[in-house]
Amino acid sequence: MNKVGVVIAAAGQGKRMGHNINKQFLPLLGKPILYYTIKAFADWGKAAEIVIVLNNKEIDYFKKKIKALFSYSAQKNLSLVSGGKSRKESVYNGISSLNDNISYVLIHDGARPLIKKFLIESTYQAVKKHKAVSCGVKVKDTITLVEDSISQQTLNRDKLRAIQTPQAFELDLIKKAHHSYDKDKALDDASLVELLGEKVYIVDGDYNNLKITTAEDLKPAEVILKERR
Ligand SMILES: Nc1ccn([C@@H]2O[C@H](COP(=O)(O)OP(=O)(O)OP(=O)(O)O)[C@@H](O)[C@H]2O)c(=O)n1
Ligand SMILES: C[C@](O)(CO)[C@H](O)COP(=O)(O)O
Repeated sequence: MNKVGVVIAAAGQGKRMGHNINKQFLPLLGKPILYYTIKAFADWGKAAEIVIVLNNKEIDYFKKKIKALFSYSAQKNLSLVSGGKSRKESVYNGISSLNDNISYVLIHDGARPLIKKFLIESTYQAVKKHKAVSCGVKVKDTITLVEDSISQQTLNRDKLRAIQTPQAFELDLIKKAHHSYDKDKALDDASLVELLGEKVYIVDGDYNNLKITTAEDLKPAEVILKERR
């Protein structure tokens, strides 16, 4: 059986949120952001292992405030790993910790709590066919390259996608991609696979799969969650 693991990158500092608590512990309708993210993958039910990558200093806080919200059987499936300075390092620590019997890994941002089961499932189904998968939505705005406040080129919107997570890979392939490129490069996992010269298949993402980055993202996220109740 091809087993699937999940790595949730949650070891960032949430600097752009500008809050004294790390953004992933901020509440949405009374529960921490990261709780919703983990719950989506736990409820999906197909992951043999869910690895949560955390800042070392936040592991105890996580155990008290988030892990404790899950049932005993769900907790057994979760493992915790320390993160690194960059997202890439954190993901690397996560994928390296997965059991040898895992064939595929889904990598997701802890800061995307609105992920729905259909997108987890479509990413998973696609990776079994395509080996490397990312998801993205068509951009709605016109995108222009700017230098020194001067527009240089307006890009063809039809070919652009705003990339989200989950991104899914054969475990061996994503490990190879991480080993091949400099640890500090600020690239997502799919871009590392592209750099190897491998194709990354893009599935349709979800406009509601917001990444909670700045304070303005909290209200729309609560509105979306409320609608789902
Ligand atoms: N060293 C890092 C940096 C980021 N992340 C994770 O990668 C995801 C996407 O990153 P982003 O939204 O940029 O989060 P932060 O890095 O926390 O935000 P900021 O850049 O504002 O500090 C987040 O879930 C974040 O926790 C991580 O695991 N390890
Ligand atoms: C991977 C990602 O979610 C794709 O949109 C995003 O790149 C992660 O956030 P960061 O700000 O680039 O770390």
